[in-house]
Amino acid sequence: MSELVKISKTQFENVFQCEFNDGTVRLCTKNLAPGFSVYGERLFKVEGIEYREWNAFRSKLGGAILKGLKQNPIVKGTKVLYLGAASGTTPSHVSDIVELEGKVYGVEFSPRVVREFLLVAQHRPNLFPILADARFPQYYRTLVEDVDVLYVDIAQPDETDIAIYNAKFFLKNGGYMMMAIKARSIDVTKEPTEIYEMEVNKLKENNFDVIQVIQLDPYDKDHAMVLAKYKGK
Ligand SMILES: C[S@@+](CC[C@H](N)C(=O)[O-])C[C@H]1O[C@@H](n2cnc3c(N)ncnc32)[C@H](O)[C@@H]1O
Repeated sequence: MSELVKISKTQFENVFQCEFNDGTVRLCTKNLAPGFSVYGERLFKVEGIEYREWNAFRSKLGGAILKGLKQNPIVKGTKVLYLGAASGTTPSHVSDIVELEGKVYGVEFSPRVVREFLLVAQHRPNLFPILADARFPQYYRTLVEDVDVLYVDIAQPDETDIAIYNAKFFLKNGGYMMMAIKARSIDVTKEPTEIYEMEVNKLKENNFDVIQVIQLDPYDKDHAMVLAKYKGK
């Protein structure tokens, strides 16, 4: 069993690096819900503070950070609308990062998966699960305030259109979008890089400045994370 030997800050607020005695290095976040592991990740205490290992093979945001994300718009106090929350793996780390000063509204349309997400949110007062289809933001309009960051990971062929539509409802002018693109969900016949370019162009045509496109291999094959800034409605 490996033991934690060192914990250090990264360039990003509330994102840490932990080193184990077997030489492995992982990302981690401070656990907002001490004692609770969300997806079987390791928990460890250092000077009275509990940290959670952040597995980049299970979380595209973790993968993007390890693959050279230049800027993380998710910090303490950030309000995030998260489309495709699933059972809460990445949302739980986002909840750790924004702390109690921030909020994470997690939209997920699969009732089975939402049941698991509800268990995660039970111990996290800043995490708000919403059972809804992200194609219809008008149904959750009254539940969600304007947000600083729109995080999108729904693996749908029309994901970019859905993201842009949600931005019009909820994303503040000057806010950021992080969108994970799964090339094979969009077109299996095209090269992933061609698909990333197509989706990035749609964002540019809809008032986004694209800051960075990060290919997530080996953490997620044929996926990319796009970081973009919204110039307004
Ligand atoms: C790749 S998984 C998300 C994983 C999650 N973001 C994480 O890192 O922990 C994609 C999720 O999006 C959900 N989804 C797909 N289309 C959706 C839609 N139109 N509205 C809401 N959720 C959707 C799926 O049910 C699935 O749980």
